[in-house]
Amino acid sequence: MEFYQMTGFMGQPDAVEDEDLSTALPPLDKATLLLDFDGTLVDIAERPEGILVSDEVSDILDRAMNRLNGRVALVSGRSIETIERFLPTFRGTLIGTHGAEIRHEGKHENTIGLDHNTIGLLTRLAEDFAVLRPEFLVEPKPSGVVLHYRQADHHGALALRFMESLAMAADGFRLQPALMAYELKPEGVGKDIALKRLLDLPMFQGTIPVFAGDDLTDEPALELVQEMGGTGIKIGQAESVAKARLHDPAALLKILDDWLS
Ligand SMILES: O=P(O)(O)OC[C@H]1O[C@H](O[C@H]2O[C@H](CO)[C@@H](O)[C@H](O)[C@H]2O)[C@H](O)[C@@H](O)[C@@H]1O
Repeated sequence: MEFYQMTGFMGQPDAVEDEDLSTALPPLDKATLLLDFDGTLVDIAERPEGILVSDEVSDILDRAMNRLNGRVALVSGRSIETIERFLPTFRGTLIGTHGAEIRHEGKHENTIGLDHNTIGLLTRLAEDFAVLRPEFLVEPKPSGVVLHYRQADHHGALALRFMESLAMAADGFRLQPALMAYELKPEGVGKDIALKRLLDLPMFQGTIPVFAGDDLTDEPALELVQEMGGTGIKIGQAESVAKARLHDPAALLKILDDWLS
């Protein structure tokens, strides 16, 4: 793995914001809208619980659901329970914990069998570590655990080393670098894998996917939608396979507002 992939912070100084993107998006009657959450629909905050979800986000999602006949999915690293807490009125599809769980047409299920013993052990070990080093923040998830180092950005290497050693000791789990965080998640879980399965459902077949995401975990999904003839939109300045780019969540909301009007 390259260093920039571990950190997620390699910039792309000549990245250009694509203000005309709304006219390049597929017609509404043929499109499926797929959206990452943190850093894409909402600005990054100091802590996972600190994000602000504006009414504009809920309004855009409601309009997208109407205009696209329900073909709207949020595709997040967060658990479905957490997304539901932040967006209680959203009725579209939710893909949570990077694809380990899905809520589709109101039915919630895990997409893989979860090894609860190992998840519990990894979570306890991460929590014990954070007792000794309280500048790190532990976020338990249904399928694994995250160690955040946003409050200890000069100790990213320590977070990496600790989580890497846990990953090496845990069969069936792998290390997922994220924005100022390292996550342990089950092998075989990924947003692209979950999206392939979703887009194969009858209501999405033959539609043109549009996916927007900001994080390393979004890159395989951006690649997938582009291979399918759809539009991949990178939010922010980090290096990406995406052919379109927007500066921040506000720019994405504006483009979506224009497209859906
Ligand atoms: O796939 P996403 O919906 O983008 O979720 C990715 C992770 O987002 C959250 O962590 C990130 O955002 C936090 C709030 O802005 C920030 O404090 C943190 O540094 C970021 O890594 C969330 O906590 C994770 O569970 C998600 O996997």
